[in-house]
Amino acid sequence: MDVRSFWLNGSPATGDSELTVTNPHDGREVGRHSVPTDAQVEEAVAGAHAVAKEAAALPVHVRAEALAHVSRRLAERADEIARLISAENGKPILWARGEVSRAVATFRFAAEETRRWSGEVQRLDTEPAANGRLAYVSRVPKGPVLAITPFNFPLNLVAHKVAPALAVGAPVIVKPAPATPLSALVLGEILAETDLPAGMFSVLPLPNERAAALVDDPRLPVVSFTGSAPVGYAIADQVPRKHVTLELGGNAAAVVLADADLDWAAQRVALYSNYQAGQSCIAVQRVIVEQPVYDAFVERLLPAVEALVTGDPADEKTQVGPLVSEAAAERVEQWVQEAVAGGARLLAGGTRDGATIAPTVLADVPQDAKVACEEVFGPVLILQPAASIDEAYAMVNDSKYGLQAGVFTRSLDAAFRANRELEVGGVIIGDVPSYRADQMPYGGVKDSGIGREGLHSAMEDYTYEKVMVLTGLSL
Ligand SMILES: NC(=O)c1ccc[n+]([C@@H]2O[C@H](COP(=O)([O-])OP(=O)(O)OC[C@H]3O[C@@H](n4cnc5c(N)ncnc54)[C@H](O)[C@@H]3O)[C@@H](O)[C@H]2O)c1
Repeated sequence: MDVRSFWLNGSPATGDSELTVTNPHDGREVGRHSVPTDAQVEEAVAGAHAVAKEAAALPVHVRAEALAHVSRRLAERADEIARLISAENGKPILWARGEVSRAVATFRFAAEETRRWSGEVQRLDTEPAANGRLAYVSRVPKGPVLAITPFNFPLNLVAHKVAPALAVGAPVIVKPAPATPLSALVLGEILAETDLPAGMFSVLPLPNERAAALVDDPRLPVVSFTGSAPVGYAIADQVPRKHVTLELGGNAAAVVLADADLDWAAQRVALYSNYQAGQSCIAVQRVIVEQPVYDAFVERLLPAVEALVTGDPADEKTQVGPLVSEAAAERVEQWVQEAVAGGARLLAGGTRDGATIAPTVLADVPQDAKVACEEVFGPVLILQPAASIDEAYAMVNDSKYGLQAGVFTRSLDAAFRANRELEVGGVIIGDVPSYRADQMPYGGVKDSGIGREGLHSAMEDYTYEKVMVLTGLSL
């Protein structure tokens, strides 16, 4: 099998070692890639630093056309890329196709947003002392962006950092997750087809322990990290003077109130507690159901969970595939067993076959069980009855995390109350917490992170406001 090059200052390059990527479903080799040497990492950082001024001054049409090109090419190569995502990640092809479509949209939004990205003019003559003065307020890139990304969306979460960086005219160095670097390398291939100057992007597939040097480097003033909370906060501690954005984990809750459409709620909770085998920061981990409809909800939920098709991720019918590795599945299995030993009742699943965990539902879970208070990142759902809406919302907030929450209700009042009271970055009314549109602001509170992504929010994040005051004008 060919060894894939990585991307160094916009060109393909090879180092002096290579790594193999395997399919978590069957252990088959998916591909091999070359690994940058320390000297090549230095070259990438120096290249990004050197091009930063030119990048910030790139005409809007150049940036917009490059982004539109990436969007078009991802769409043209959608089938091939979806198969690659599915193979390296173990994600069912159904979800992998969805991820590619989202990345197509993410780059398209960026191409549109960069055309709208303009300065603003403010009149300052609100006071007599400022007669004849005008401020031009623009946003300028803080500098090259270091994008560190997780394994669970190996394309679209890279897109969420690369697209806004290019849209504002900031060079970007991508450090993809070691388990799933190949999709990011294909994105590099497409970026290399554009007219962007050398140094605008590098994709460096490095193992974890070699990422710290990039984080430390003062020539990369922005670190945009998506991944687990312990790694994210360690990075923030490592470089307290840098601008660090953290998109971290969660144990997202869906609330089902007594007035909800129970058929819809049960279907959505069943699917989105198991999509990507639960390996999404906003997969439903806890479902909190108002007491009067608890039994009726469970009656609908369990058959919907049992009906999910588990198996080979390459099969178009598969809805639930393996976790990213057998070790990850063993950890989830152990957490489920610990909960059961502590008194939880297993209503579905609980079994493991290699890296695959059967869709699992637990009731009566002890409050301090890991499946209740940590991020499971597996296809495990816990059921919790609530005596009232107040108790339901308090249970959502009884978590160290706060990314998104879903509330199934038909009541506008309950919706606005949820928006006021829930300690999360996003409240999804009438659906699961797992909903994300790629242009909307996205991010968490508490241990779920700092800052926001979503095209416009990330563009703001990568830039600062700069004011130029013009004096002596006849306004
Ligand atoms: N909030 C969000 O937008 C969002 C989205 C997807 C995933 N996540 C979270 O990501 C996690 C799963 O992804 P993961 O297992 O790949 O996370 P991870 O924290 O293990 O790794 C994330 C990235 O950090 C790198 N890394 C690891 N150690 C590092 C270090 N010391 N210095 C610099 N970089 C280092 C990894 O190589 C990888 O690229 C989950 O917690 C999930 O909730 C959050």
